Amino acid sequence: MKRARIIYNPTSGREIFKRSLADVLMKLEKAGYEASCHATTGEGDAIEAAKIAVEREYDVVIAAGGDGTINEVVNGLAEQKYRPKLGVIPTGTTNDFARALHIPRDIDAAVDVIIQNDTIPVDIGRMNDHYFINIAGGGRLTELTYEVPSRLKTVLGQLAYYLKGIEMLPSIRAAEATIEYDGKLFEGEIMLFLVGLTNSVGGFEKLAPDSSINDGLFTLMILKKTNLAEFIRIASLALRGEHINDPNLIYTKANHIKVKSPVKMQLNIDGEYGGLLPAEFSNLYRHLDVFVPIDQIRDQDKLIE
Ligand SMILES: Nc1ncnc2c1ncn2[C@@H]1O[C@H](COP(=O)(O)OP(=O)(O)OP(=O)(O)O)[C@@H](O)[C@H]1O
Repeated sequence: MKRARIIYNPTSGREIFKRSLADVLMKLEKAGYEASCHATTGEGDAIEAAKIAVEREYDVVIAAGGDGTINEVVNGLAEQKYRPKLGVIPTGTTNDFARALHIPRDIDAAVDVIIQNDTIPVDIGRMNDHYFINIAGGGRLTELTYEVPSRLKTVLGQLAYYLKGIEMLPSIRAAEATIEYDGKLFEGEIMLFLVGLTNSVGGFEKLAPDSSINDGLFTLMILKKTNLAEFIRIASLALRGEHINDPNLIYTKANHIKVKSPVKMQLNIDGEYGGLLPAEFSNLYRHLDVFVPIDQIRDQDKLIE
């Protein structure tokens, strides 16, 4: 019999998962799983819960929550020799990872994806000692994702990020940075840099329109120094995926990236605070097997078989 461990965040998004838990367990049992669950208690707890699931040799770990919870579960799995397959039930405010993999937001439908039993190997990012699933980066605006209070997200959802973004705009400053990527070098003043694995970030579904989830490459974006008006213009282009040819932006693919700066620059990793520069990024090629709706994925050119 296969065993599945659900690791869920009871506080994520609009706090809806708890009500469905009994149905989810029953559904998995009917599909032939022996299923059990762990409710996370706070920051970092999903990392430990995932490590325990590895020790206990579960076949499948199911992360139910937002990107923060999935990130923690992946951090618990990434360094292990034996890595259970990963299922995702997206119940957060932002569910970029699930969106990139076409995993439905409906709880029942997301469980169906796991039961259908199709997985694909997905790339995972490493920044210094931490792992990420969507995006990492640095620069003042990237602080936006963790400056939005969780209660505001519960009430307003995505809108909370936009409001905070507008509030932060006037305080964005350029900073000197040196970025090495696959043997190339950029030196100069930047507004921000982003290292993305998937195409979708915080509602910007076309931020990296050509990214593949399993090609072993990051999409690296470096936004050079601009004035505020230019910055807003490029951000609005980014909403439509039309920023990639803008002369203010370096948009490229890379497997290994090193960033440093003479000034203090904060890092962001999957929407959380990630320490300060310097940072070194590597792409772990096809590191985790994730349950996906395979037919929908196959129709996209993002999957390299
Ligand atoms: N019981 C808990 N109480 C408070 N916070 C928790 C608890 N369990 C986990 N957390 C924290 O909540 C963080 C965010 O959760 P998660 O990503 O699941 O949902 P979200 O905040 O609604 O969505 P998103 O991060 O996608 O915007 C996690 O990284 C974790 O540190």
